[in-house]
Amino acid sequence: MTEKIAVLGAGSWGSMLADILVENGHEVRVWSKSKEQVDELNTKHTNSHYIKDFTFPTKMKAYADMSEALDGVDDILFIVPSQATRSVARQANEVLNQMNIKPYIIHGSKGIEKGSYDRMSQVLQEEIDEKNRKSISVISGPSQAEDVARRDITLVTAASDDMPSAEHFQKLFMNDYFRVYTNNDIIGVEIGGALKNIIALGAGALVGLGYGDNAKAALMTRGIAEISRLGVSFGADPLTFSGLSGLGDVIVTATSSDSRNWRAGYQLGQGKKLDDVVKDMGMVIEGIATNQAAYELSKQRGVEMPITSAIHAVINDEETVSDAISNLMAREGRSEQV
Ligand SMILES: NC(=O)C1=CN([C@@H]2O[C@H](COP(=O)(O)OP(=O)(O)OC[C@H]3O[C@@H](n4cnc5c(N)ncnc54)[C@H](OP(=O)(O)O)[C@@H]3O)[C@@H](O)[C@H]2O)C=CC1
Ligand SMILES: O=C(CO)COP(=O)(O)O
Repeated sequence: MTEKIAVLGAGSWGSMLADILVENGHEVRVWSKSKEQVDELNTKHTNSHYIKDFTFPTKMKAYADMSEALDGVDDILFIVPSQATRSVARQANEVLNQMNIKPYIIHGSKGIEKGSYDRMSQVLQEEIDEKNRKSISVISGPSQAEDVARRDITLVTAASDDMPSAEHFQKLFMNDYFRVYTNNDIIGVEIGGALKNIIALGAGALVGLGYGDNAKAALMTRGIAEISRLGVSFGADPLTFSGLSGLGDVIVTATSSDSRNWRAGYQLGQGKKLDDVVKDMGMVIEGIATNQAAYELSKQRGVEMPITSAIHAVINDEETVSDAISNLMAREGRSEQV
């Protein structure tokens, strides 16, 4: 069945998810706040700042006016940086108030909101009135946009408290290179997807300093342990963290030089200043804001998160990367099972 789908956010991931949905036969409208980007997508069918050397299907239409993008849609995807999700959701709700539709909502953003500590499904729940939506889901997992552009095999998970909604999105997205599992642990899926960005920053920094594969494996494994501790304190299923949205996404972002978080960490490891790293990236580095949120949450909830704390110290210029690593290694010996 063909659906009308709006994708809010035309960065690397929004435009690539839109591309998959067009290929799967759906009518897709992409919204961006940038008029220039909309013009480029509609005339040249490229998104050159975000996805290099890729041509989008001519059927994919872009809009700068959100009410045109949302007109009569069955589904809305929110794919903007996490710290922008609330303002975009608020804008969408105002538009939906003028329409008589009740779309399925899903997001693909990987972060925790600073200040509120909300997961993105909570932000959407707060900002989109119940009369304006069916349900809220998340799509997450190891999925570098650049690899999807190359049609590499990609497996992700669609999670929702409402399983029929997760299954709805599974059907919309599945094809011969993009396989979607379902999961009803939305807390675990969102926390894993958000916090893996912190581990990716750390992994890049290790490589930037010249450390090797043992160090990378150590960071990824102990990273998952602390993400899992925080997630379980919110009621997540510990098994979710060994799935696609947990370990799977840690593996891809902590090893891929396409990852913006990994690249940012690498540059920090090489001694570049954070402000310069952010300025030069020109795309979102989710791990920075989410590190702050996760650090504060770990203190509030009494959950030990040594890697998150070490990266917090580096980001806030309290320690060099080398000192942070030495301090992690000097921690008292302990059991792996706590
Ligand atoms: N890239 C990837 O491979 C993947 C990314 N994700 C997640 O998807 C989310 C989006 O990432 P991604 O697409 O990569 O990010 P990008 O940095 O590539 O693009 C972000 C997009 O969001 C827009 N945007 C930024 N701020 C606002 C705002 N306040 N209001 C409206 N639009 C805004 C930007 O517009 P403008 O250019 O005008 O600033 C841009 O179009 C992130 O949470 C990321 O973790 C998940 C899986 C894979
Ligand atoms: O989440 C991602 C892949 O699963 C993308 O990670 P980056 O934002 O670090 O590029």
